[in-house]
Parts: sequence; structure tokens; C-alpha cells
Amino acid sequence: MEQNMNSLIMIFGATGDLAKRKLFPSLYRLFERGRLTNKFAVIGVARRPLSNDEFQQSVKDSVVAALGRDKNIEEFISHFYYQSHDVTDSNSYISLKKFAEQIDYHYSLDGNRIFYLAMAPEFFGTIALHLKSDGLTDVSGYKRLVIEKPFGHDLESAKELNKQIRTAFSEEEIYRIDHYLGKEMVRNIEVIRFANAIFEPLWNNRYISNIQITSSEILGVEERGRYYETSGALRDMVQNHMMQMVALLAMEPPIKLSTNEIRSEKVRVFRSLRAVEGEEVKDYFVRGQYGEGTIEDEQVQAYRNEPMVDKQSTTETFVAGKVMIDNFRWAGVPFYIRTGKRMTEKSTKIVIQFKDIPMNLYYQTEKMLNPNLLVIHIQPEEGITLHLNAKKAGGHLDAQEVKLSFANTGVHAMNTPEGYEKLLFDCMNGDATNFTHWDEVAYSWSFVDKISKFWQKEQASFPNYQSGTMGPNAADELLEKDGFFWWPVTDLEVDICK
Ligand SMILES: NC(=O)C1=CN([C@@H]2O[C@H](COP(=O)(O)OP(=O)(O)OC[C@H]3O[C@@H](n4cnc5c(N)ncnc54)[C@H](OP(=O)(O)O)[C@@H]3O)[C@@H](O)[C@H]2O)C=CC1
Ligand SMILES: O=C1O[C@H](COP(=O)(O)O)[C@@H](O)[C@H](O)[C@H]1O
Repeated sequence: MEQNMNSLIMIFGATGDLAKRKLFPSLYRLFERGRLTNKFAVIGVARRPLSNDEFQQSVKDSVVAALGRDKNIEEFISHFYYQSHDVTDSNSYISLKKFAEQIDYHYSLDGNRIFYLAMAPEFFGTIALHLKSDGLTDVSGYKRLVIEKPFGHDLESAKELNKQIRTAFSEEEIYRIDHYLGKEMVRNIEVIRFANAIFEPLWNNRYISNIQITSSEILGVEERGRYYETSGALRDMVQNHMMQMVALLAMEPPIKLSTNEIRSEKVRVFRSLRAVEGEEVKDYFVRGQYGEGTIEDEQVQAYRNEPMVDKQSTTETFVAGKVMIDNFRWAGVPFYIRTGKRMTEKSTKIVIQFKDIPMNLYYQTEKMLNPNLLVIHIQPEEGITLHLNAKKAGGHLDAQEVKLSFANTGVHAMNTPEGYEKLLFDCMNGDATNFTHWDEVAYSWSFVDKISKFWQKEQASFPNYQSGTMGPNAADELLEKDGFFWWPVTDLEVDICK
């Protein structure tokens, strides 16, 4: 059931890239689908001086640029207001409070407020403290804080940030965004697992040999060199998106589909992660950095030549790892993860590889049949494929691979606001299931910190993979030594049924 959706949304960082590319188009999509009532308003906050008209025009431009349409846009943008405000300046919050109260009254928003921090993380603590001390959180309705990644740089900084935001908001009021949790097929993992009698009995170490999660990108670091130099692929992708997918694949069925039950099952997965530290990091994790190369017939430069990147940078742009979950269900089953920039293609896929049957009775009996695979296509195409063996039509008893495919017809472009749209809606609806709880964040940092600590001490011989490839050879060797190989992401494409 939908909760009270009336709310005043305050976007801090309203002139920034995230607001323009994701947040405004997502709000528009909610508006055009009738999921926002007329009782909503947005106050955008950033330093540069803008009139309300100029701000509304920038919202309109962002929507048109992202979606290519503008039906009822004038009505939509009439809900947007702007305040020029330096978030480090205490005095600005007093006028913001007055402004918010006027807007609240004008639209009858029942004192409901969502504070969306679409700004650099160093400001998160300061803003949260001011919101409380200057009375912006003293409301008669709900108050919610939406906070963007990165949530800290390591466990220590994440704890400090959490302490600051917890002075103004309770855990239930904090919505930590992980945009992968807004992706259609990531949300589908739970349904595929728990709504099908054929999968759940097999979903364990008796029947599954390994699970592979690949999230590859074609793009390089682009203009984000400054941020990425302090982050690298481990913090940028593994600590959050990749580990969240591991948790969804590995968790036990929750006793019911409530936020707390699902989160607590995910936390149990994080608690079961085998810690990897010191020299053993070499046996479990591989890092890489892209050199120059060719992608889609274009010559691209090495990471070290990207803007705002150190010419001797040791930041990793690729990570592959073997994650072990030491619990009854998963003991012995490797979860291989792989993510990187400037790889062969943009693709996020999960491959669940089932164990081989005990013996092959069919065709070339000295060889094993293809293993059964369940492939979950997260993006760009969305769907699932089950790889089976069946008899060739007309043939004798020769087994060949057949694929049962389901494709979502609403395949969307990569990095669309789709995920943000769902997450914004969930937040307005008070559903925090697809946001990360502090415990998940903390366990995940604690796992990742041990790896980065070892990497900091060890020399990296970078660059070690060419742009346009699937990463360094060591990533292949990681699986080969266990008797596996990475399933090629291209060959696993889902057949799109129209
Ligand atoms: N862009 C993306 O695709 C993604 C971004 N994120 C995260 O979202 C957050 C925002 O990123 P992004 O939009 O790219 O960043 P940008 O640098 O594009 O935008 C930053 C915003 O903050 C405002 N700002 C900066 N300093 C102040 C200040 N002192 N007081 C008030 N406003 C200020 C800027 O406006 P002005 O200069 O006018 O003050 C601008 O609106 C970051 O945490 C990032 O990690 C996460 C995932 C994806
Ligand atoms: O969070 C991030 O995700 C994007 C990849 O997101 P996707 O939805 O396009 O798969 C990544 O490019 C970026 O570095 C990272 O910060």
C-alpha cells in the first residue's frame, strides 16, 4: 500500500551532474506516470545564483536531454524552486527553513520532507548537522535523508559519517542509495530464486559449482579522475554494487518480504564472508589498470593519461576476485566477481553454473556435457536464460545445448534514470528495502579494507591490461586454478522475444 506521497524534496547539489542526468528525469517520469500527486515540490540548493525561472529552465532542459519529450513539462517544472546557498554557511539554513515552511504550506505537504544529498561526500556530515541544529528536521510529517555514494572511504570514515548523520536522522530515516538495487533485474534476483520451485532446492553447494558476476564498462574514467584516484574499482564498484549482488544471490529466504527481514538475511551473508588479508589477498583478488588500446575502432588513451590522474597512478580500474561464503549453504562454492573500465563491452551479467551430471550417456561419452547455466542479464538487455542439453531434432541421441530465454521487452538504455526513478518512488513511499542498511555498509567495508590495505603496501605493475580487453591475464588464471573459466559475456546474450 502506498504511503503518504506528499512531500517537499530538497535536493542539495541541484545544479550538479547527478541531479540533471538522473534525478530530474526520474521525477518527471514519476510525474508523467501519475505517481507524484500534485502535492509535491522541489527546492534545489546549490551555490551559484539562479532565479526560480532559470532553475526551472535547467530542469526542463535536463528532462528533454534525457528523455526527449516534454509533455506537461510546464506544469511539472512549476513545482521547482531554487535557493542559492553555501552548505557550509550556517546563516543560509535559517532562510532555507523559512522558505521550506512557505512551500510546505502552499502545497499542503503535511510537513513531509526528503533531503537528497547529491553533493560531494565531504559535505554530508555538515549538512546533516545543520539540518538538525537549524530546525529543518523539526517537522510534523516524516523526514528522510537520501545519501549518495560513496558512503565513506573505508570503515573508519564510514563510521564517522554515520555518526554525524545519525545525530539528525534515525537509521530508519536514512536511505543510502545503491543504484544497482534500483535495476529491474537486480530486483528480480529475489523473485527468480524464491518464486520458483525448480531453483531453490538446487540453490546450494550440492548443485552449484560456481557463480560469476561480471560488470564491465566500455567507458574510461572520463572527467571523474579526481574522485576515481581516491577510489579505484574496489571502492567504486566492489564495496557496494558487486557485494550487494553477491548478498542477494547468497541470502537465505527471508521469513517475509519486509525491509528488516530482507536486510537481516543480507547482513547474515556479509557476516559469513571469508575475510581475505595479507599475502592471501594474492590468491583471491586481482587488480588491473587499463593501458591504451582500441575500443569500437577508436584509439583510447591509458588511464594514466586521463585528466586529473597521476602519471604514475597505482589506482586500479579493474578488479576480479573470488569471494567465499563460509556457511552451510555455500561452503566450497566460489562467487567470482569481475568489474572494470575500458573493457570489451558494457554488460552486467550473473552466471550460475551448475555442477556436472555424474556421467555423460550421450554423444562423445568420454567428454562431459555442457554444464547447465542460469544467466541473469542485468544490462543492457534484461532477462534470464537457462542453458540446458537436449536431443538434436531428427538426430539419434546426440545432446546439444538449448537455451530457454525470457527477455523483458522494456529493455532500456544503460545508465537510464530507471533505477533512480524506482528508488525515489520507494523513498517517498517509505520503503527502504532497496537501500543499504548501515550494517551491510560496515561489513562490506571491513571486507574490502583488508584488500586495499594489502594493495597499498604491494607494488602494482600497471598498466597491465589493454583497453578493449576483458582485463589482465591474472583474472583468467584466478579461475583456471580452480578448474573454471569466465563465461564470455557476449556468447550469453539473451534472445530478445518481441
Ligand atoms: N554523477 C553521477 O552519475 C553520480 C554521482 N554520484 C554521487 O552523487 C554526488 C554528486 O555528484 P555529481 O552531481 O556528479 O557532482 P557535481 O560536481 O556535478 O555537482 C556538485 C553539486 O554540489 C554543488 N555544490 C558544491 N559545493 C557546494 C557548496 N559548498 N554549497 C552548496 N552547493 C555546493 C554544486 O553546485 P554549485 O557549484 O553551484 O555550488 C553542484 O550542484 C556525489 O556524491 C557523487 O559521488 C553517485 C553516482 C553517480
Ligand atoms: O556507481 C557507479 O556506477 C557506474 C556504473 O553504473 P551502471 O549503472 O552504468 O552500470 C560506474 O560507471 C561508476 O564509476 C560508479 O561510480
